[in-house]
Amino acid sequence: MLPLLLASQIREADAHTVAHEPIASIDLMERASKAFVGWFVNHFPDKNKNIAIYCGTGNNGGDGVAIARMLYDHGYEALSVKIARFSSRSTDEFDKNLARLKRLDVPLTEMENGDDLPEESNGIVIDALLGTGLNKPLEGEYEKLVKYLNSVKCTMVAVDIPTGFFADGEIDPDATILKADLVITFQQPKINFLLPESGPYIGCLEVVHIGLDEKFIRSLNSPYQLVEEKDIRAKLKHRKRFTNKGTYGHALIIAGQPETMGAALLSSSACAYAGAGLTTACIPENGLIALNNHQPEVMAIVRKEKELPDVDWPKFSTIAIGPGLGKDAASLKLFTRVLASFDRPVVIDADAINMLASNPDLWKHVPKGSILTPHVKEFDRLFGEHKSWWQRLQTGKQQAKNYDVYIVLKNDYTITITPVEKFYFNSTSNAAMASGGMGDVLTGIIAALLAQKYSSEDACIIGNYIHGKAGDELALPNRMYAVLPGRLITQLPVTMVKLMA
Ligand SMILES: NC(=O)C1=CN([C@@H]2O[C@H](COP(=O)(O)OP(=O)(O)OC[C@H]3O[C@@H](n4cnc5c(N)ncnc54)[C@H](O)[C@@H]3O)[C@@H](O)[C@H]2O)[C@@H](O)CC1
Ligand SMILES: Nc1ncnc2c1ncn2[C@@H]1O[C@H](COP(=O)(O)OP(=O)(O)O)[C@@H](O)[C@H]1O
Ligand SMILES: [K+]
Repeated sequence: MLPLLLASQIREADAHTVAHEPIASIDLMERASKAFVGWFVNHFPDKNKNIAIYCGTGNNGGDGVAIARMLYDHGYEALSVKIARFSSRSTDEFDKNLARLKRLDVPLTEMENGDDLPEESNGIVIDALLGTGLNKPLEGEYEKLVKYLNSVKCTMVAVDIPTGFFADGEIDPDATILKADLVITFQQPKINFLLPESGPYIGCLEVVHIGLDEKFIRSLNSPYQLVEEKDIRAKLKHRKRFTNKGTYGHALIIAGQPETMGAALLSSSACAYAGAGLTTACIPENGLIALNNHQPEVMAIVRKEKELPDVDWPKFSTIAIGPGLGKDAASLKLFTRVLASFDRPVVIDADAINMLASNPDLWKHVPKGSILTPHVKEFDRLFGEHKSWWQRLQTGKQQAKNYDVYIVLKNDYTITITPVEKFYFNSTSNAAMASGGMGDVLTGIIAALLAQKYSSEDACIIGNYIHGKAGDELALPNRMYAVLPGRLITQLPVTMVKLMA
């Protein structure tokens, strides 16, 4: 797992590295700037292009000034440096780097309060105005400058973080923030980069390593963790000799209505393909032919209108309920019966989440360790409207603890929130997967993993990873515009076995 740090912890990690590596702060800045430049020169090789480097007077600005010197040394011909002297304060590292730059023949402008802004019309702008030291939303001269830069037609490349963007905490939707085409960030993605609010401000993200002390970073025990492939490799269990279908559990998927049978087919197929020993789908009577045709491996329990099916609940290893189920009285009765009859963790998705939202009394029957898989609208229906994703994380943390459940808040970087206040950000999946039914597939996968005796936490972490990885394997090399859930399902066993190789 890659621990994701708050801005305050990044400062601690910087300071710890400086004190214990040991390395002088100015040399750490040199290392960071060099890492930025290493990436930059490979991707922007045209040395005649205009490059304007906008620098604040803190350490982000210090990076900018060092970057200007290094680009000069690489032979970039059309550089200019613009210093925003909007405050009388500057850091030592900035001052030292400015003195070094002044020895070179790079045009330099200092902007003070009230000055006219320099004209930019083409080329690249490097944003080194403010970084993780941001402590309030932009206002005054900084706001004016960033608004101006957002209006010019240049390629914007931000150093570490787009100016005005908070690394963590709430993002005000009306705040002025630099819109970067590319952010080259140091050491690790900032937490807010993984939340949808970053969408308008970060076109593309690159992480470059600057050698901060990893042992120290791990010792901070951050609750925010980015799941990496090696974690999944360590968690996935091989199928052993002399095992049989009984070894891999029996999952029951309660889903579908006549108009939404597809959801039941997708979630139960995904469950079978993700390795459940047996999968049974509890479906409406008139979906039986479709199920038998679509996936003969899946068994059926038929729901007759308004009648509760007669089910031997405890024989199942796990139950997933919700995809396409509807919220009518019969569905509510069935959901209530499941919660009353089953005490192992269940997967609660889609309409089952909506029923829980409108019948909060049911919460007390939700088995401990159960998994809820809301997308953002379902999350807000369940826990109230939220103004920001940061707020949703805080609510998710409280509620997961309160009800002793896992909350899988779905998005680009789906977040598994645990009852012990951990946040696991998934690192796979892509926008080609934004297609109806994709969440039904995830529900089936998680149910399959629970049936195979993975813990609830691992079922969430592995389930999200392999779901997104299968989507990446299909979409990325083939440049697919859209990946349909049905196709993703058949990729799952391939994805899983590759992760065990
Ligand atoms: N040794 C280190 O600490 C390293 C720092 N690095 C760079 O340093 C950056 C952080 O530097 P700093 O902590 O100096 O901070 P910044 O350079 O981000 O900001 C400078 C100062 O601006 C002021 N400020 C904050 N918000 C403002 C606002 N809205 N309007 C006007 N002024 C505002 C604050 O006093 C802040 O300290 C990182 O993003 C990274 O680019 C890298 O060089 C790696 C090493
Ligand atoms: N733009 C995207 N980038 C990455 N993953 C996505 C994107 N859009 C959707 N997904 C994934 O697809 C799934 C969609 O779930 P959901 O909205 O519940 O779909 P549905 O209700 O249609 O089944 C989630 O797992 C989500 O992570
Ligand atoms: K910046």
